[in-house]
Amino acid sequence: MIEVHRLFKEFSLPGGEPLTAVNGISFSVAAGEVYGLLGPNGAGKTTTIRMLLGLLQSTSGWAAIGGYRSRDAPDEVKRRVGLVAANAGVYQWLTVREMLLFFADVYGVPVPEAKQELVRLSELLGFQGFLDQRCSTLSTGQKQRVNLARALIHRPPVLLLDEPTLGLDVFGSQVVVEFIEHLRDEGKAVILCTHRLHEAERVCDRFGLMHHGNIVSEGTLQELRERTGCESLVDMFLKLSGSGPALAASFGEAPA
Ligand SMILES: Nc1ncnc2c1ncn2[C@@H]1O[C@H](COP(=O)(O)OP(=O)(O)OP(=O)(O)O)[C@@H](O)[C@H]1O
Repeated sequence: MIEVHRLFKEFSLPGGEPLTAVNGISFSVAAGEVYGLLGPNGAGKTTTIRMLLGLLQSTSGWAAIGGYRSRDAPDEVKRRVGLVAANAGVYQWLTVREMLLFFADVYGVPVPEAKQELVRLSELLGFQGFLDQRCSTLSTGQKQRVNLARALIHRPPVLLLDEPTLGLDVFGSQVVVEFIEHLRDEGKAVILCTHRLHEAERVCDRFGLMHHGNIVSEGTLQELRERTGCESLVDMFLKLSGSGPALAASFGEAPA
């Protein structure tokens, strides 16, 4: 469902110096699979997501969703993808219902279907109680549930989740993690980028560990454990990168 082939991105810094953000990575994600694209700050995760979405052109290589290349068919790709980012804003002056129906309309979902999907998602994510509340009055956790619904209102087969639990408390994070499990059961292909490694360990089927633009290791948790001799993702990343405690800090977790 998601394919990334030798994807490479070089930026030009203000002095003209080149910076390799993504260094020819390849991976794929099947329907019904949650793939953890993990790495410290600056590893190249968001740049990869942006190229997948067709928002950023790769220097070389390609990314494709459902057989459509992001560079050549960006509209087909956007139709098939839902994006949840930590900093995605809600429309403050609209109610939750108005905003979700607006996005359904943007994606060309017929009104009866959109209304049905709205009810389904509000039940699944538990926001029936504030459907007619203005978005400006929602808490961070409530907003993120609405953001998830916004990303799903057009029933995309692919979900790209970039730090979906950032700023959420334990309960809010739990709702999101359980929802990701539900997305897998629905057969969606999901990429999850997060610094909350314990959540990634729980929900991801496979992992790509990124560092300095490279995928330095890929596999299931069990495969990574056997390969590295490490029990946790934090320890694995420390070992694989050969870095010290600073790297653990950049994951937001203390080394064991
Ligand atoms: N538009 C840009 N121009 C120049 N450099 C950029 C640009 N976008 C990203 N970079 C650089 O590319 C590298 C990868 O950044 P990216 O945002 O993809 O990392 P990330 O893994 O998502 O990090 P984080 O976990 O902090 O979100 C970084 O060194 C960043 O400074």
